[in-house]
Amino acid sequence: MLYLIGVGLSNYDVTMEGLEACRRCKQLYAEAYTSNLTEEKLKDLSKILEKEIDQLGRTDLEENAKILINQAAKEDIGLLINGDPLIATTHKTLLMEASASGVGTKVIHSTSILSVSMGESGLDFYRIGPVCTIANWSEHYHPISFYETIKGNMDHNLHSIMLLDYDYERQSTMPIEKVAFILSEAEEHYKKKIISEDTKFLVLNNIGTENGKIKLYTFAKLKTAKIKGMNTIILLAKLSNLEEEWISKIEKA
Ligand SMILES: C[S@@+](CC[C@H](N)C(=O)[O-])C[C@H]1O[C@@H](n2cnc3c(N)ncnc32)[C@H](O)[C@@H]1O
Repeated sequence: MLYLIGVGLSNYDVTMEGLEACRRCKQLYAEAYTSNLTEEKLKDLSKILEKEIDQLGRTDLEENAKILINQAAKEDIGLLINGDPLIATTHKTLLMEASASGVGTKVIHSTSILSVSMGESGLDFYRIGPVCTIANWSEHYHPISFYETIKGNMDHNLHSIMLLDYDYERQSTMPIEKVAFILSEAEEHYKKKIISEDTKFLVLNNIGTENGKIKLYTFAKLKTAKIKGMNTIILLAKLSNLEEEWISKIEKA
């Protein structure tokens, strides 16, 4: 059996069911390339469980998934995933591949950046539109289709949650000033204007952990923001009175 076990955002978000599954598994792996599953968090878990946890890289999961699935055909193994296991396309693909090979699977959910960011931002979750990811640009890779999502959301007066690519080497999401640059370039490309210098963004930094912070930025300020760690950005549509009240508290804090 292949267990996908969500370990949530904070160091202590694994559910009782998750802990029980970890104990049952003959071998535990951790996926630390789509999100920040820190050494400290893994050490804590390993200590509680009195078990070793082996870290897997992108190729182990995406290209060599068959090796993992073959092992799960013979014994119970668990893959620890930051946040909720199913809020990442890679893990859905793995589940489907395992099922296609006749291997049993079980998903154990936990807190996710999606639920925590909606809750902590104080925004009405009915007013959050489709989510997008802003990928880190490299020399020959400039994806900007996310812009269609945020433009559609703005047209319907919905807020946009923008996840950012995780950079394993830096143990951090891509730099905020680069996000601002990509947003400007995307507007230029689509020849549209939904963002002005005064447009407001919430930056949720290491949210759901003991160092979590939320800060309001205008686009002008976002361009020079330097915020290390895990970041998610919300482009704000027009706020309701209640949302306005909550966000003004964030602003004062
Ligand atoms: C592919 S998503 C993985 C989501 C994860 N499986 C979950 O359910 O939370 C990874 C992105 O979520 C965002 N993220 C994850 N943890 C975060 C945190 N604690 N604070 C802010 N953003 C976070 C970052 O933008 C990061 O690159």
